[in-house]
Amino acid sequence: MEDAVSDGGVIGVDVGGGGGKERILVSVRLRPLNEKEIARNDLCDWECINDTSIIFRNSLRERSGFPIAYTFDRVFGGECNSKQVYEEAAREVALSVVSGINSTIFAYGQTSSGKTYTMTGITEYTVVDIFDYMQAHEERAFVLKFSAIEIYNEAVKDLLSNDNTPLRLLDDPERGTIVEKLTEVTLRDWSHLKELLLVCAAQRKIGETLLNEMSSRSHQIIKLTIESSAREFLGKGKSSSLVASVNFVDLAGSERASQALSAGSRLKEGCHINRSLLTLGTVIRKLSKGRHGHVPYRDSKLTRILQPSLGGNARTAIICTMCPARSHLEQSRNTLLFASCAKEVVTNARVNVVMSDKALVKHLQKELARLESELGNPGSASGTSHLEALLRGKDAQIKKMEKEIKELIRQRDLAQSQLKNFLRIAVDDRASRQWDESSQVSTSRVTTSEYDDVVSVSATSGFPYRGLNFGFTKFDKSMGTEDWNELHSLRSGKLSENDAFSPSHSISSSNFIRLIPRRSENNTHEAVDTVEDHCKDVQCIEIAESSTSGRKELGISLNERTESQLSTTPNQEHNATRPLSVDSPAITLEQQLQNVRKRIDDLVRPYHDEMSSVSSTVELSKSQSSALTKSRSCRTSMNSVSSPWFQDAGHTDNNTPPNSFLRNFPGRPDQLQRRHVALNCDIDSETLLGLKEMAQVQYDKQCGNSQD
Ligand SMILES: Nc1ncnc2c1ncn2[C@@H]1O[C@H](COP(=O)(O)OP(=O)(O)OP(=O)(O)O)[C@@H](O)[C@H]1O
Repeated sequence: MEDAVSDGGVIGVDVGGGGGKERILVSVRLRPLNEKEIARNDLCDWECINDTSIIFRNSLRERSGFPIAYTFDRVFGGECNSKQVYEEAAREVALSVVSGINSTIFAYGQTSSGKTYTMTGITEYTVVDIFDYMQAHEERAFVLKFSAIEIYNEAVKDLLSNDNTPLRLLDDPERGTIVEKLTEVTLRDWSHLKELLLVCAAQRKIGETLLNEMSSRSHQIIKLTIESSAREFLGKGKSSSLVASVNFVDLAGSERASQALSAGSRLKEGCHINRSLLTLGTVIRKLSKGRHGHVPYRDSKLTRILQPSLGGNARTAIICTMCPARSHLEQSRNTLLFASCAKEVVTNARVNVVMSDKALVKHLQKELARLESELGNPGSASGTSHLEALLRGKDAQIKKMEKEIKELIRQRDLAQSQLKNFLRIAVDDRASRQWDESSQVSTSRVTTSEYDDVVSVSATSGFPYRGLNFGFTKFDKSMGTEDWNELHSLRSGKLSENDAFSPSHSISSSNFIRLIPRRSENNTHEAVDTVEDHCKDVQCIEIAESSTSGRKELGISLNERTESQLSTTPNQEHNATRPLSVDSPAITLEQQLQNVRKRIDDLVRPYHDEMSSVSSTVELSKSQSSALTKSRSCRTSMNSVSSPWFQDAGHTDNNTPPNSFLRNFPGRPDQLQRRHVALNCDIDSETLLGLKEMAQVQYDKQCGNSQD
C-alpha cells in the first residue's frame, strides 16, 4: 500500500442532496441465558416477536405498569449469531468509511450482556469487508491505519503502547477532539489486524466480577482510518482523496455494585464506568430532544472523544445488548430506554475529501469565482435573494416588536397614572379626615386637607338604603377659598347629623368618583372610620372624555364591597371587601360603570316621580320651570339635590318640603351649585339659578311656617 495523498485540506461534502442527515441506527441484541442463570432457574422475561419488536412477558403482576413492547430498527434474539447482527445492524454504516464517511458502531448494555462478544465479531467482519472492498477497487490506492485506546477510570490509555501514561485530549479546529501522541499503525493485512487485536485485548483492563469472569473495566475504542485516492492522479499533485474513520466502541457495562458484589478497585472502576455512561445517556437524551441548549459532551472523556459520532459528522449504529433474565429486569429496562432515546438522535455525515495543495488551490479558485459572480449579479444569485428575503422578514419582525413595545409603554403609562390617582385619593382622604378631626364638628363633617382644592363632606340622612353612607372627597379644583368658606359655614353651622346625605359620592375634578359605604347611619364616628377603611381598598378609574356629547363622563369605580352592600346584610360584609384591581380590563370597568349608573337611576327614580308631582303644586318662575325640566334630564344631579326631601320617611305632603329637605338646604341654595359641581353634572348656570331659586322659595316658605 502507498500513501494516497500529500498534505492538503480536508473538505466536507454533503452526502447526496440531503446533506447526510439521518437517525442513528439502533438495534437490540438479546443473548441467551447463560449457564449460571439457567442453574438458578432464572426466567427469561423478554422475547423478540419479529425483526423489529421486543416484548416484555408480563408475568409479574407488580410490573404491569411497564410498557410491554419496544420497537427498534432491528432486534436479535438469542439464536442470532454475530455475523447476522453485523450484516443487519452494522455493515452498511461501518462500510461508509470506504466512501469517505466517518462511522461508529458501538455496543451498549449492562455488564455480561454480550458487548465484547458482539463488538469483537463486528470489528472482524468489518475489516474483512474492508479488505474485500480494497481488493475489488484496484483503481484506487488505500491506506488503512489502526489505533486503539481505552478509557479507564477517566484516563485515556494507548492500547498499542506499553507506556501507561495517560494521553491528553486536544481540540483541533478541523478534526475535533484528538488524542495526543496516539500510536497509529498502518495495517498490512488480515493477520496483522488479528495480531493488533490480540495486543489490545491483552492490554485492556479486565477483571472478574460476580456477573462476568472477564468483565471489561474500561471503554475500548478501536479506530480504523481509511484514506483512498484514484491511482491515475497519484503523484501528479492535483489528486484528491477520501479520508474517513470507523470507530468500534466496546463500552464497559453498567453494573450495580450490589449485583456485581464489587468492592475495592472493582467498586471504583464501577463508579467511573457508571458515571461516564450516565454522561453518555444525558448526551443522547439531550440530542434526542433536538439539540436545544447545552449538550454536556465535555463532562466525560468518552463523550468528548465520541462527539462527532453522537450527532456530528458520522453515521452511527448502536447495538444494545441485553440479558434476558428476570434478575436483570431493571437494567434491561434502562438499556431499552437508552436505545429509545438514541433512535431519535440525528447525525449529519459528510464525505470527507482531502485535497492536495494544487487540487485545493483549484477548488478554492472555483469557489471564489462563484462567489464573485453572485456578488456581481445579486438579483440572479439565489443566495443573495435568500438573504434579502431573510432581511425583509427580520425588518417586519422588528416593526412588529416596535409596535408591541409602544403598546406596552402605553399600557404601563396608563397603569402608572391609575396608580398615581389612586394614591392621590388616598392622600386626600387622609388629609380630609385630619381636618375633620381638628374641626371637632360632632354633628356633621366638613374636612379639608392642606390642598386648597379638596373638600370632604360626610353626612347621613333618610336615604332609602340606610345601611350606606357616602362621603364627598373632592370638589372641582376650580373651587376657590370663598366657595370653601361657604360650604364650611354651611356644614358647620347648619347641618345636623340627620341632615347629611346618605348617598354621597367621592368626586374629584380629576375625574374620579368613589362610593364609600358605611355600616351605621347613626354613628358618624364609625362612619368616618369606615370611610377611612374603605379609602384603603377602594379603586378609582379614570373618566374618558366624550367628544361627541362634549360632556365629561363620570368614571365610577365601586369596590365590590360597595356594590355588594347595596344588596347584602352586614353579616355578608366580610366576604365583600376585596377591591377591584387597578388594571382591571376596560370592559369590566365599563360594566361596573353601567351598574353604578343603573343603581343611581334606581335611587333617583322615586325622587324624580315625586318631583314631577311637586312641580304641579308649587308655583314656579319661568327659570325655575326650565331648571326643573333640565334637571329631570340629569337624574344623578336630582338624586343628589332632592333625595333627602322625597325619600324622607313618613313625609306625605308633596306640596311642602319636608323638614329633612330644609335641613339640607338651610337658606343656602348655593349648596345646590356645589352639589352639581361635585357631581360634575351637565347643568348650565341658568338651570342652577332656577334650582337655587326653587330651593330658596321652598326654604322661605318653610321658615315662615316654622316661625309661625
Ligand atoms: N449472544 C451471545 N451468545 C452466546 N454467548 C454470549 C452472547 N453474548 C454474550 N455471551 C457470553 O456471555 C458472556 C459475557 O459476555 P461479554 O463479556 O461480551 O459481556 P459484556 O457485556 O462485554 O460484559 P462486561 O461489560 O462485563 O465486559 C461471555 O462469556 C460471552 O461469551
